[in-house]
Amino acid sequence: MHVLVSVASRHGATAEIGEVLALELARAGHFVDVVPPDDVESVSDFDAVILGSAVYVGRLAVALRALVQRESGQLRKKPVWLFWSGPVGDPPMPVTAPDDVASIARSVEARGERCFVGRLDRGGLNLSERALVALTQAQTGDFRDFDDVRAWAATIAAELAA
Ligand SMILES: Cc1cc2nc3c(=O)[nH]c(=O)nc-3n(C[C@H](O)[C@H](O)[C@H](O)COP(=O)(O)O)c2cc1C
Repeated sequence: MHVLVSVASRHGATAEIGEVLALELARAGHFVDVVPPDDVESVSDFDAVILGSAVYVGRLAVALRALVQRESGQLRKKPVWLFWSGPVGDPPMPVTAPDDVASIARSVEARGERCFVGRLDRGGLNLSERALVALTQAQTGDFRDFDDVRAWAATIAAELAA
């Protein structure tokens, strides 16, 4: 199958999760394109789509939401999975899903949704991001669990094969 992986990421951590998903699906025998949401003109040529986004201030990225708005009609006709990555720390915080996850999952009739723990590297942040993080108790570090990511990719590959 021809699979699109489209991930909105500011500082690269969520994009790397998308790359691992893409690699695992390619290993399972699929043809996978990784294209950032702003560069997706149409999803009509794909058989399945994985959408992902980093979370900033309780929301998924504008670019991901815009892609869903542009292509919701086509997306609804295909198997779509949605993930987000934001909570950081051990235990990961915050525990609640971003406000817009439910509406996006509904508008694309997502087959599955998943939250992955992210990475917070203060050194890579701009001034306003640093100021925002300073207001929270967020722990810095890379909390991503790539075994978890690969396991989710395996469930998607199994569903596509079925
Ligand atoms: C300014 C700022 C605000 C954030 N707000 C949230 C948030 O509201 N909820 C959340 O779960 N994670 C939040 N995060 C954590 C990021 O989503 C996390 O660091 C993610 O892994 C970054 O992904 P990226 O490198 O792909 O941009 C925030 C991070 C920063 C720097």
